[in-house]
Amino acid sequence: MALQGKVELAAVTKRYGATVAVDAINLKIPRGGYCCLLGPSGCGKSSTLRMIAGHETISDGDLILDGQNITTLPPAKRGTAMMFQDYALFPHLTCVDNVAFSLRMRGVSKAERRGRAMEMLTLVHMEAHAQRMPGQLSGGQQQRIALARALLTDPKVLLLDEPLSALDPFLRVKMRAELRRLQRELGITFIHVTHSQEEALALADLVVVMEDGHIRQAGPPREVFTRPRTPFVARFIGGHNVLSAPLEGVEGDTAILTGPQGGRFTVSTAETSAGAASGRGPVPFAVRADRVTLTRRPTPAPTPTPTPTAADALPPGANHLNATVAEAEYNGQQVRLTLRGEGAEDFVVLMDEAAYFAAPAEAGDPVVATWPSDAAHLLDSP
Ligand SMILES: Nc1ncnc2c1ncn2[C@@H]1O[C@H](COP(=O)(O)OP(=O)(O)OP(=O)(O)O)[C@@H](O)[C@H]1O
Repeated sequence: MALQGKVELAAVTKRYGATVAVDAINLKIPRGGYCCLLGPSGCGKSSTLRMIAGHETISDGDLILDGQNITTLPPAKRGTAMMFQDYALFPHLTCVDNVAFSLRMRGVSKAERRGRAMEMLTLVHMEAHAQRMPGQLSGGQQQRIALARALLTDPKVLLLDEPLSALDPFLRVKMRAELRRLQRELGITFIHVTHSQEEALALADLVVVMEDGHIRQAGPPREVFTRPRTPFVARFIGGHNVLSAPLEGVEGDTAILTGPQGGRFTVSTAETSAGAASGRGPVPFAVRADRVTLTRRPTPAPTPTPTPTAADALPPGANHLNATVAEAEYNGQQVRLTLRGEGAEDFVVLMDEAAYFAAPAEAGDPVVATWPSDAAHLLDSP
């Protein structure tokens, strides 16, 4: 099976009057890949998808599919197909007729239409429901019909706008696996818009994080998760705390920053961009929430005599933050603790649930958070 659907966006811009929704973005999506456009509401991901589909004109720039410039082609001539968020099925047509609809418009004979539509229904495991009306199907089943309908046109690229958002959480995870299976089986490119980082990490070969009409980072999911490049990406992709501190210098592949109360932070510079360690003023860095260890700090005695704290017992130069537990939230596999500390509001620590319950910390407890240098990396300034 030959892979199809190499998509290139060259300085693609979308303007709605004075609003720049997408600002000269460049992106290359490999053939037969699964790409997720990820970002908060209003960042321009749907506009990007609609421009690729041809449902929205491109204000500036070029769109290339498998070497052909398709910037001004009408949607049906592009080799793309779109599956809409609300599925947009015709309620008065049976499933098989819904799927076959586009062929009817093209004057294909009834027998051939039915044959092709049944093939597509089989692909999405819905052949047994061919004669039902959409109203007689569950949300997940309606989605499969919408998928079959989009795939019938034999696209090189399937575009999916928030395809899982209408489903309940259990079905969402199931359909997610189904989308991935279909994409692999068909060998075509899928471009999927989502605001869920979990969905993007689970599905994509290429995660594209957008903010304010710009692409902030594009890469394989593990790279984007373990090495977010900017404070925005680190916060949006999750699992990290973003701190900032003045840079004192770099020794080998470790940056040294000034911490609170005469302390220091040591931060790995491995795999970070050259620009990250060259900034003036406070330099942002990310700390992995699941690599932080907590130690209980004794409550200060009500006497003027300084009480030794757990921080005093730390090896010199160890990364640490004195803080107070604000919240502890149990989520099954882990406990998510939110700390308030000097220079770190809402510092999140993810603890394995067994480790947490071995010595549970509660709201109001004074703690010291520590982490190794390789659990932190420098970020580019926003
Ligand atoms: N038809 C339109 N006319 C004017 N402005 C628009 C139009 N469509 C989108 N916008 C604006 O363009 C920006 C990007 O919108 P877009 O729908 O692409 O974002 P999004 O990331 O898909 O958001 P969401 O997740 O909420 O769908 C927003 O500021 C939005 O208000």
